[in-house]
Amino acid sequence: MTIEGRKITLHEMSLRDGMHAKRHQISIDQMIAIASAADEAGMPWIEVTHGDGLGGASVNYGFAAHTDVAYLSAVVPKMKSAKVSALLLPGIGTVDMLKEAIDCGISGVRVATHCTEADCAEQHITYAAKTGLDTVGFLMMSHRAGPDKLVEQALLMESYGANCVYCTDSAGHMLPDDVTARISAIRAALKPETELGFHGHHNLGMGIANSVAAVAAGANRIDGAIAGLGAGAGNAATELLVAVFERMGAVTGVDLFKIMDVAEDLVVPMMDRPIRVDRGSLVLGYAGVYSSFLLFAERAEKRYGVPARDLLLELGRRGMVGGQEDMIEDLALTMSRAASS
Ligand SMILES: C[C@H](O)CC(=O)C(=O)O
Ligand SMILES: [Mn+2]
Repeated sequence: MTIEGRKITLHEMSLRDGMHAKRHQISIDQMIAIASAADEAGMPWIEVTHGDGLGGASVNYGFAAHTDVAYLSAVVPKMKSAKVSALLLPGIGTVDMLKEAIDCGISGVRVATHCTEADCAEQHITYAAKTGLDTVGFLMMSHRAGPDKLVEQALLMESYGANCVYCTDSAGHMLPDDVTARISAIRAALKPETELGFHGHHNLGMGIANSVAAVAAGANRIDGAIAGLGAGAGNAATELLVAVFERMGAVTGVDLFKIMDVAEDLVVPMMDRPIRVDRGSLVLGYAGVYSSFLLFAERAEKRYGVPARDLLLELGRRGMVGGQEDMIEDLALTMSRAASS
């Protein structure tokens, strides 16, 4: 596999996907410090929002320490060259919230839907593309759709105006061959000028290998999180991506030593727990469960005495998708009643 000479655009996730791992409690000062250090290291894109995107702060997903507008308006003016994006899940975030984020100075939006529901994104993608934002369609839980279905959904997003489409391994369930099959099929179907991205989670320890497979199959945008700070076992660690891509002769433009210092000096010290493949996050990857369900399942275990592993396995069996967080508590109640009857 050769990716020598390829130009890769990295997108930093610790201040958005990392919000899940921090229960959305990252402070404004931490946001500014990490974003500024990543900017200084040459990171081209940084995402800043509630873990579930604009408007995510709610009973269902958890309230954040600050509003999306407060985070964005604090971070964007501090950036020297990095561009800031917001995540938006139609149904959680609205076009009005996107307008507010545009007023805060975002340069891009990533409109995320379940991998078979791209049609829910039409209004948001069309609006974003018209305003001139970098507009990305983000197909979550992509392991749940085969290459043909994903191609169909990616083409829909492209037809609405997305200039880039992502294959998103939300559950960290994919193996490199799964990534290769999906990315190469989408690459062959999209217009040559439409960019293609991959967002990996490390639940099966495949975050870096999958990102490399994605580039080899035709992706040019790759998500990473500094020190892996993201949901579940975290995202592919940005500093590892930078080192591995550099070793393979691909170009990210990010300074390896600077970004590894950000990981060690700023991000690791603010972790609530080590971001690693532990029993819970391994089950996410194994069973193909949405990574941000981990903390919900652990809380339900404490409250109802049903092991998080059993809950996650059952959530996988039932094919639960993002947005069904409230069903985790419901399931725990059902399972604890069944166990005591
Ligand atoms: C809302 C999710 O956290 C988006 C994401 O990062 C994923 O699906 O993975
Ligand atoms: Mn993610």
